[in-house]
Amino acid sequence: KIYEDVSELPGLEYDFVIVGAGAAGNVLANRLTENLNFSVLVLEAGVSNEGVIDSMVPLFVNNLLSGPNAYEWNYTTTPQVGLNNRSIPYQRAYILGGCTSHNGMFYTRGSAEDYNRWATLTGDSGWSWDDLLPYFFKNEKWSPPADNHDTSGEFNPAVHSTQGINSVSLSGSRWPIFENQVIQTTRELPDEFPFNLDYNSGEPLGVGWFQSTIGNGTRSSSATSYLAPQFIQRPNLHVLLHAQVSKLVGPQTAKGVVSFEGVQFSQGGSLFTAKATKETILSAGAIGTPAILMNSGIGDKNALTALGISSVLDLPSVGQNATDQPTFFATWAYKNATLFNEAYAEWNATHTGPFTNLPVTHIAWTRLDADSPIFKNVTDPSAGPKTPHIEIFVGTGTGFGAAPTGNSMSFGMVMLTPTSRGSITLQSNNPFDPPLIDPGMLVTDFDIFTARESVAQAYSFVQAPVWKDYIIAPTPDLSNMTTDALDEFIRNNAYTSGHIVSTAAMSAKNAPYGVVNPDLLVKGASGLSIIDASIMAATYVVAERGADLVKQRWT
Ligand SMILES: Cc1cc2nc3c(=O)[nH]c(=O)nc-3n(C[C@H](O)[C@H](O)[C@H](O)COP(=O)(O)OP(=O)(O)OC[C@H]3O[C@@H](n4cnc5c(N)ncnc54)[C@H](O)[C@@H]3O)c2cc1C
Repeated sequence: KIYEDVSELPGLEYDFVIVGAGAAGNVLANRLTENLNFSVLVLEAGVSNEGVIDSMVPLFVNNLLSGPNAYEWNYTTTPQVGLNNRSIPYQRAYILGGCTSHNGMFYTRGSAEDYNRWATLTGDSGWSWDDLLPYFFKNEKWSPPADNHDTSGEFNPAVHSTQGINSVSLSGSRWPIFENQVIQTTRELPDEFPFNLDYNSGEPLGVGWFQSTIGNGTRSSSATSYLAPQFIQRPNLHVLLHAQVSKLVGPQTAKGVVSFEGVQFSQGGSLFTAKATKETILSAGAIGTPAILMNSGIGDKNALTALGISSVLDLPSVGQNATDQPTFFATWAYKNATLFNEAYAEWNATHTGPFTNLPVTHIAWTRLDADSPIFKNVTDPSAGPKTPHIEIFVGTGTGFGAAPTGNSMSFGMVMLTPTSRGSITLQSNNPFDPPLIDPGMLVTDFDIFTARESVAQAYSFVQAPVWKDYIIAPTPDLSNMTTDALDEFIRNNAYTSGHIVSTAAMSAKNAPYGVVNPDLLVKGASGLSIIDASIMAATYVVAERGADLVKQRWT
């Protein structure tokens, strides 16, 4: 059941207390309550997602992301050196479903090499691609697109599952001319941009049809899927909204291992304690989780002491290693037009038409040339030769989530393997003060080099002859700029893709760095685990496996 007020809860002691009802928290809530002997309380700071139309209509995503609003934590970064000292808005959802209720809905698994590297680094083969594939299948419910078009040749059914919980589909409306041009580009420039039937097969390189976490023309968030009516009615599942957790409570140290009783949270100006008899699970996301840890005295001892917070567990990696993927757009004037009002009327009537997805049709996953000059000084940060450095998502419209009203097309470039790192730190010992968010965007030579290369690749994509009669002009023209001018453009226009990860990173059991072990328990603590994007990316699948690890511990 979902509760708005703490007084409605059946009690304040549960087997598991989960902090945060986002991508990870809702997976855990669902999976742990499959065992009717487990009682679960989820504490979510944000508001209900019920009836929030901007979270339902896929094309309306930008309404939630483009300015301060009631569904946002409304964070701003510290001044970013790599972005010409701009402080940028840093979106984090303050709503049931967490960032799955406002994100771009791109369904992207990453490369098999990424997971296999995690398995090697952590010494746990359970994090390898082959071992995680069943968890991808538990998560994914491959669904027909909103327009029910024939999807043969647009994906590989062998690498998808129709049996999971979260809907994934191909785009539910067509941009026939534009789509043909993209596919024709893969024929005209097959070496640079080969067609890839399915970029979620573990081998993403190439150009493939866009896949989104959308079902029936509507966003599929962790709230709409994992907390769907058939799950939320379980008698052992309790989700409390408007409950902001400030810190862990009752630290006790025995034989060098710290344990906690549960968490303190605030609602309506009052403080409460929720006790966890088995495990407290932090799923507050890559910003919320390290903040709660540090407010509880878990983090760099010196930094916490300087703020007047008593150190409980000295884990200097907490809040460090923040990794985000910068993104920006290249746009062109293009012969294309769609009418906004008619398209919205169609969505309202039948959940079909252009509003059922972003105006993105395909994604090109590319690498830097192996003999790029940057590799003279920098070791390739990608996980291997089948792992992309760059994502170029191509579509009509003027950018991510923008209504396709105008005569334009845009390519979004994302730097997938940044070497820049930032941090999440506290500004005070008041747990209700927002943390200092420094995603460390574009501070390394490698990252700005990759950004320039992404522009070069985008422009070579539209050099394919098929675009000749359709592209009117680039707006602005990034191809004729000096390197300095292009760098200025990138630094003035790049922003966050929202993909911050690794602020409470997972590492091998005896590693001298990291925050959680491969079993997701916090190093040096008992009964405390972290299961969310703080430990690594691919949150749904991390949470699906995480739920099994927790269940194994307690059954
Ligand atoms: C703008 C944007 C676009 C994105 N686009 C995509 C995309 O297209 N595809 C993709 O795969 N990923 C995308 N992502 C990333 C993806 O949504 C996140 O990686 C994922 O949601 C992380 O899951 P999580 O469970 O770690 O955290 P979240 O989903 O952020 O959930 C954390 C929850 O914890 C709550 N919380 C935080 N602090 C507290 C506290 N102290 N007390 C109680 N509750 C708390 C929050 O309110 C939130 O509901 C995007 C993210 C953003 C921001």
